[in-house]
Amino acid sequence: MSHKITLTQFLIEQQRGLPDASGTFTLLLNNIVTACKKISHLVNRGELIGVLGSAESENIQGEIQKKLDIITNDIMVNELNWTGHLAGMASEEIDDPIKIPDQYPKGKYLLLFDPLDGSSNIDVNLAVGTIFSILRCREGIHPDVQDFLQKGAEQVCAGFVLYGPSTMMVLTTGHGVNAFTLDQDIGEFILTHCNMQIPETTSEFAINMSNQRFWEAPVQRYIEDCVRGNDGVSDKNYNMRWIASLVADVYRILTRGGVFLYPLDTRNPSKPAKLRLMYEANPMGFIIEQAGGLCSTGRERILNIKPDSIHQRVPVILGSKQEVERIMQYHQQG
Ligand SMILES: O=P(O)(O)OC[C@H]1O[C@](O)(COP(=O)(O)O)[C@@H](O)[C@@H]1O
Ligand SMILES: [Mg+2]
Ligand SMILES: [Mg+2]
Repeated sequence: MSHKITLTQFLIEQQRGLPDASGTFTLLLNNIVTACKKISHLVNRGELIGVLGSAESENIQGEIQKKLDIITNDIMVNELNWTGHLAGMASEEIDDPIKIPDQYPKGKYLLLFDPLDGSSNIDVNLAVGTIFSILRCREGIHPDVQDFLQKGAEQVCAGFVLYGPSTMMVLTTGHGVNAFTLDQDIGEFILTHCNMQIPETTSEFAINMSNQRFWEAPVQRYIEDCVRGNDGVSDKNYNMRWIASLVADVYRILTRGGVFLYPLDTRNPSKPAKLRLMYEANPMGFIIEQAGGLCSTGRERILNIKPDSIHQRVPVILGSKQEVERIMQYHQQG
């Protein structure tokens, strides 16, 4: 009989391998897990408790917020600001870094998060998620924006929770990627997917085709290859998927391979890219690379980008190695 390993047991085992570990990191992750369990419960109950629909307010992204964008943001903040493990937080839904109230102790980590990813899907009962990234910070200080602007390669940990048919947490601390399924009966995340690996090749691409006329030539060329399949330069036919929830598209790629593109486009020159570096592209980049895939802007490795602002946007091309490499070649060829 194979034993069910809980996420907590898994983290403590990992911690045992680090002689200098103080346990703070494991406790911090457990607080994040508690917050996501609360979010899972809310998302699952939806209209039963009146949390669907628009909040009629606008965030710094210029997007009209959903009620659940705000509710999930507050759950993350209230579950984590008192714990003593964090020096500061930053959220997609809040303009500036979130200060830890003076009455609470300050810790040595920074948490950046997208409390509700795929929010355009929440009212139509499709998969959504929470994405988070953990960085180190000077201890016992009120960090300023500069303290957050670290390259993705500096991340200590990255993860996301997918609120789909089952609730799953995908996690990396730089030692591979593991996924845990929430056992609703006992309220525990159970290790169900060990050391996830992305196949190097794929015949499945994901992109929002409605933006095609606004893409750059290298992306036009690659998608043309996919659409034409073996009538074109490819030796195979491709299938297409687009869930419009980054968490769900990435989980599919972790499970069966694929390539995801949210490239630069000319729709709105002031916003040439859609996805945010600090709490979408960097955590997903860390996870994808740890699972043997690649994550690029088309021109450079996402984890090498020196951020210049908390809500900075970047083009994102990630997934199966050989496909991302071909797209990068097309960018080099111009
Ligand atoms: O609506 P579009 O243009 O297809 O964009 C979908 C993308 O936007 C996002 O929903 C943006 O994330 P948020 O929902 O957190 O703002 C991604 O999850 C998804 O990949
Ligand atoms: Mg998002
Ligand atoms: Mg969001």
